[in-house]
Amino acid sequence: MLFENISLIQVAATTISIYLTCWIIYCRFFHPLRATPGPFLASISRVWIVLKTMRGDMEHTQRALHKKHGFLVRIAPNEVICSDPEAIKVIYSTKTVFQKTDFYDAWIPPNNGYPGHFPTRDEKAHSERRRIVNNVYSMTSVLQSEKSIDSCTQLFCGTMSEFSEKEKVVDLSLWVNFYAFDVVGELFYGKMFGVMKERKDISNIMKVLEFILPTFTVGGVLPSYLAKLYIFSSFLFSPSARGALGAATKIQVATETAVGTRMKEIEESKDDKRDMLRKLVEINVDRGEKINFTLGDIVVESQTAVFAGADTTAAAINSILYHLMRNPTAYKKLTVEIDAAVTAGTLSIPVAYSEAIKLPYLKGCVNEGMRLHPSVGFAMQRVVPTGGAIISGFYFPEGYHVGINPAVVQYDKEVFGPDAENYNPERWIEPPEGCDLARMDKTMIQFGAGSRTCIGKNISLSEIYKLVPQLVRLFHIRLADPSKEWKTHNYWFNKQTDIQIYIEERSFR
Ligand code: HEM
Repeated sequence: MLFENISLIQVAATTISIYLTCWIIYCRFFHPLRATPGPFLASISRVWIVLKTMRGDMEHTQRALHKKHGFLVRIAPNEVICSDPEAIKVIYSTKTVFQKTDFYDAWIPPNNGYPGHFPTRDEKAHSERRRIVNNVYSMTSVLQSEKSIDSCTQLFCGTMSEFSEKEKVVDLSLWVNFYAFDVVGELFYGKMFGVMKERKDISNIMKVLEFILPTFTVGGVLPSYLAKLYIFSSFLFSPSARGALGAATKIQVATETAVGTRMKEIEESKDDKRDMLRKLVEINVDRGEKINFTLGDIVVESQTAVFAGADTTAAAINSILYHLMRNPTAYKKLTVEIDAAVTAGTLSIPVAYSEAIKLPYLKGCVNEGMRLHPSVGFAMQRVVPTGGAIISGFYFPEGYHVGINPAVVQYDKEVFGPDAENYNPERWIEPPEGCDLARMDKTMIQFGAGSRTCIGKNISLSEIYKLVPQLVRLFHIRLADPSKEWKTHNYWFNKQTDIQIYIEERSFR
């Protein structure tokens, strides 16, 4: 009789309550990560990480958490972030490899072949594939395309020259983004996309990323059973998704066309451009069948460059220039160094990469820009391998997730000095007391670490070391309103907007 009065809803509610209570008790008192401190909500549910990710300022959240709790912080029931510089060599070891987590599944494109180096979790497939193309991305190979990058730098500086005459406020963040996109076009598509020339985001290439980054980043931190649903419904219901989808289709067509055209030109011996596309096509022509490197794989390679290589490089250049504008003494010192090199005949215009990297103060400014604002502002999560691992003095059983955020570890005071939170290019010339350069270098993980280090690092470095000194040599830039800070949007890539500047041509020329 008693049970007749209990409705199905009451039974369900009671069962759920008992389940949740047991789950909370388990997470807090019996879970292998129970001793790791962190926000209460994070220890019992992924709601915390999803909400924080949506805000787009994860680097601030994680820095504050580490300040409060120390090297290890629990950010989800099965997930920990670490800020211990010594843990870099453990988590991103090339010997005992910690695989990427399911966060990366959200980034898998809807094709049936190899999804690209970035989201692939299978280490064996990844290392086989990377071995095929690694040489194409070596510095020697990238520098064979130096003239192609120069053509973009010249166009960029030419446009800045025009702006300086008009005394117009310039959106530096937008223009640096244009530059980085056009370089990818030059190297992987055989010609610039034309965003600098047209002075707008033609074909909405940049819009695609504006939509994709938050969608995939939030999708990536959702429980895996919800991720696909979330991404699918975002594409279905968001008005900006339709524009992005259209643009993504155009990029797909543009990539296939570029690859096809280049194949034809090579066959007809009409092509002598030694860019990245050419080298990828050559691999296909020479041994594609033997190693199963198809035209589809070249398309994936070029598309990855669009998605992974433009915003990241732009974020690095923006940070380097923004910090210079905010620190006039450093800006002046860099100008003096660059002017002296030009006078001595050791720096040409267009700037050669091999000349630029010999300038110590420039190197300090580049490193500081990327240290304080790494382009990837999220922890790069990995799965603890079979047998578990000791990380920062604590044992982690296999299967749990752990990772380091470059935007946290690169602020470590023990490694970079007590003023690690401040901009100080000198630290790269004369390290603060108790710090050493080799350790500082090892802790700079803005390009990742271990077997999954950024494949495009040399492309970006050559863009940075060519554009920054050329701009400083030819122009003086200053913030239009120094009281206004840039805006940042951290959805995996930590992009900046609203860097409004005045630009003046320097008079010595
Ligand atoms: C300043 C510019 C750049 C920065 C700061 C940067 C940063 C990174 C970081 C931190 C990773 C590691 C991600 C992880 O472990 O989860 C990575 C991986 C990757 N990056 Fe970059 N990147 C830059 C430019 C580029 C460029 C220009 C390209 C392509 C042309 C590129 C393509 C890739 C790819 C394919 C991966 C995955 C590598 C793998 O797993 O084998 N990146 N990048």
